[in-house]
Amino acid sequence: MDQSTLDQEIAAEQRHLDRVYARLAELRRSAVHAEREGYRLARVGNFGALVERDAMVFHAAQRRHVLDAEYEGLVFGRLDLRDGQTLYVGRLGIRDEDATTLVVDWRAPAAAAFYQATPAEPLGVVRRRTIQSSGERVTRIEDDLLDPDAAPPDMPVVGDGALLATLSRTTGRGMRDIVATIQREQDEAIRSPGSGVTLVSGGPGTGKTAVALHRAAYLLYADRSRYAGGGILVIGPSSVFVEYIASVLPSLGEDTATLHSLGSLFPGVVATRTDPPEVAAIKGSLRMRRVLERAARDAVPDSPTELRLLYRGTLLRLERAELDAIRDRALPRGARRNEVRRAGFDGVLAALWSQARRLGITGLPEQRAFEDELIDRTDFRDFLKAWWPRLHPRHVLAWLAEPRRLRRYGGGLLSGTEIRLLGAAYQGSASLSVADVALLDELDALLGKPMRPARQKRDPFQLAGGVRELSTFADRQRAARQAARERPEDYRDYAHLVVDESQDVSPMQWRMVGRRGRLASWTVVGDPAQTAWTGDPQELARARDQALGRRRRHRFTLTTNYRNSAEIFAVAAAEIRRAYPDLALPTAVRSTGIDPVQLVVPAPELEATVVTAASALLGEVEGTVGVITPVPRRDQVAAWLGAIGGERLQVVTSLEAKGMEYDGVVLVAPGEIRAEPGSGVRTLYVALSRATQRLTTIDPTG
Ligand SMILES: Nc1ncnc2c1ncn2[C@@H]1O[C@H](COP(=O)(O)OP(=O)(O)OP(=O)(O)O)[C@@H](O)[C@H]1O
Repeated sequence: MDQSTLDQEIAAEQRHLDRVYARLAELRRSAVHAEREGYRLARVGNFGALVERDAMVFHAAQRRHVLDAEYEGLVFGRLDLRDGQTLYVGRLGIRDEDATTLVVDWRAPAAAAFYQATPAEPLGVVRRRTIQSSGERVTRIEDDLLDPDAAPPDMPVVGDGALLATLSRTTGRGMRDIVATIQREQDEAIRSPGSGVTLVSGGPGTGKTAVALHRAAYLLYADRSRYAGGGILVIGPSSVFVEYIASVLPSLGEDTATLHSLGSLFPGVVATRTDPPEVAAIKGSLRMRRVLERAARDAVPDSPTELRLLYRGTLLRLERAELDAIRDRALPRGARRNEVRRAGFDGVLAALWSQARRLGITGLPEQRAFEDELIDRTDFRDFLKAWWPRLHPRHVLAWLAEPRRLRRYGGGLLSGTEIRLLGAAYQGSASLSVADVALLDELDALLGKPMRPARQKRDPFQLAGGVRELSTFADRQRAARQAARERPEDYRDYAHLVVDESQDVSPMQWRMVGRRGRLASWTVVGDPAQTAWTGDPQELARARDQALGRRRRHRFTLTTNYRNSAEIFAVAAAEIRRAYPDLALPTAVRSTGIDPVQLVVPAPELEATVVTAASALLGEVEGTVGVITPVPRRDQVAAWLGAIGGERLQVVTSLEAKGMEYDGVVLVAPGEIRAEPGSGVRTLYVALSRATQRLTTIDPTG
């Protein structure tokens, strides 16, 4: 194609973009006006006006936020259809004043063909055009001619494919924006039905995380009231998500999607420390459920072992065995300790009453008065509080650090070695690990909530004077919004759960996640070949099935690796193939002609070689460099590198590298990662598949 045709084509797209941005500015002005108008209404002061104001200001502000957030790259696609129509696809749907569609939202059914049409199945699309822009200026266009027979003879076709052009660009700290280049197999998973369970599997770099997040955005678009009202919980490596959402999917705002890592699902706790795989396997095993059940029924450390009470000159006594029997009676199997405290207290009072009667205390009042008298006494109340305190899951988990208790709880469930390993893990560190968070959640379910005086529930639809009214759209929106804002910290009734890196969710973690998705539909994405789980794989499958329940499953497999150059993925593939010769692997689509560098150096030269390699990569790639190390080496390697590279360089362990992506990677001591018991090869496969452009591996010898 000659330059003048290209210029003409770009100029034509520019005219459309000008129209779109002019309309956007108008919409923004009217949103700002509506917001102001809303505040003016507030001054009228009556209740109806306030409700109206609230709804108006909220909508206008939300609209303005969306318009601002989606400004960059607003229009990214154009379809020329067989019937002569032209359709523009973008981040938002925009209509002109006369209701002509200027842009179709990428999530709308009409936009599906943009992602799904292929030359074999053009779906009515003659030419698909990807438009790149910077601010309001068109910078580049790329075409795919999908149905040459239907194309008018003068239809220009520009460029050689948008996908490869996008993939060759360097990455910043966040993930790449894929909305303009979502591929057909990805789009099918994104638009899978909202109900049931959508399972997406695929090897490294196939876009699983990108698909999971775009699916959340799609569901919100498809049925906003259902998903925004109930909320979407997204679980995965949180740092990746936060950066991704900030830069790529701003429409997944705070009110609609809640982001958590497995270490932050329990209220008030944010754990980031990972246990060694052999400890994580014990903490993640379903056998821990029984271990914790025993702990949750056990006596509190240092609690009184007997009760002595002087009552009208007579000593009343309850011995340890008697107190234990009262606790056992008040706490039948399945009862929650914090919720049946009252029954325990009643048991103590009843035992004291029958003792007082047996002893024939003179002047003994009626049973009720006797009990009231005791309850009024501070020493008696102090005893009850110490004997059966309200327990927080953290208290009970800490008991596992006591060797004698742990042996008692774990006896017959865990092996001697496992008890020693677990004990050492709890004695060795006071901070909670990621795996501990699921144990806290289990304990929370076992202990129950402390009884509190019943409080009246707030009804979001209750208007002034107790009238239950739900009439206007504004009311409904207001109620849903309020419900979202008022979601308690341990909210569990999500409408949808998205689980990324699901291969690393342990059985105990599936129980924790499942508690939050009882009413939900699910999207679960993962790659079994990347799992760090070294425990029983069948137990893992069982726990997952239990969490997902009997809902219908929709399965999708992604087959193209968009991250790694073909040369880099060849090294990763060879590694995993040694352990799993029959594994289906994705195809890497992009070749750079640059092979990874694989160095073997004498141990004393490791430091200098790592520093040199990292500095070299910083010069060779524009974006980020990740230095990936075996877990025990991280701090040492970080010290070697000091401030080299600043923000552009990150030192992470092989476990922390999950889900991450860098332009260049220096992998330190891959042999040590491979040798880790249980999951070594799989962890190494993860580490080898993080780089987009350059990979240097450095193995020390001796
Ligand atoms: N259709 C696409 N167009 C452009 N880039 C894409 C596309 N799909 C995925 N990518 C890019 O490929 C990279 C890998 O995507 P992502 O991290 O979602 O893969 P993943 O399957 O979750 O990988 P892993 O299992 O290795 O963590 C990202 O940079 C992503 O932006």
